[in-house]
Amino acid sequence: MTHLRINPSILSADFVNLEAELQRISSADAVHVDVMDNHFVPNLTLGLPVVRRIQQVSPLPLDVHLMIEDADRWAPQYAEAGAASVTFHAEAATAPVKLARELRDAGAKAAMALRPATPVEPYLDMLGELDMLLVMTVEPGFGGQSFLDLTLPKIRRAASAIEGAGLDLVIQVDGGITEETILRAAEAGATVFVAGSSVYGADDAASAITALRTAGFRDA
Ligand SMILES: O=C(CO)[C@H](O)[C@H](O)COP(=O)(O)O
Ligand SMILES: [Co+2]
Repeated sequence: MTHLRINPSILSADFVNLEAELQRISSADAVHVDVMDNHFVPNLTLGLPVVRRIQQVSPLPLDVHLMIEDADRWAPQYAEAGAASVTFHAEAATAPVKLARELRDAGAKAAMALRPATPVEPYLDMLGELDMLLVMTVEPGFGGQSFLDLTLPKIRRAASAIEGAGLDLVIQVDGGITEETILRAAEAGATVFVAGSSVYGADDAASAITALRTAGFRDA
């Protein structure tokens, strides 16, 4: 039975009370931290100093999702800050293989994200350099958007390429993950699920995490 990993996104948390907001999700697998620079996406969140502080107080490993330009320059610093995994966007990296190696050398899991319209095919040969592939299931930039079913064939193609090549990287999905959508993404091959509004928007975040795991379960 595959363990479904649920990584709540603090994009939907109360940024003034982040330490308490981290405690609310202590039953999750990791905390997803969305870094946005207002260039790669039209939104601005937080950067290295805040991530370093979250790293100090978080009971969970950090899953950092960089939605920033010039990923080659900045991503290694998030690995050095102690993030368990660092995800850069394929569209924002000029040398993704070199970058993935630098992230691993710095002690982090290396992950690469694809926007909904970015195909996976040009990257199939480099999947072995990665620990995780993030298939964005909404246009990056904002929480609370609806899951894009048009991304499901890409998840299936990536899963089949990973299985065919005998690789052990996992597929993460991010955006619009709810009790209604998680099973579709799981059936397509995702095993790591980012959920912002559906966890932090619930009165009881721990119950929302459990409900997602239950809804995404399939007898594989
Ligand atoms: O990367 C992101 C947006 O770019 C967020 O991680 C994502 O949107 C999570 O929010 P929600 O679950 O509400 O869609
Ligand atoms: Co994200």
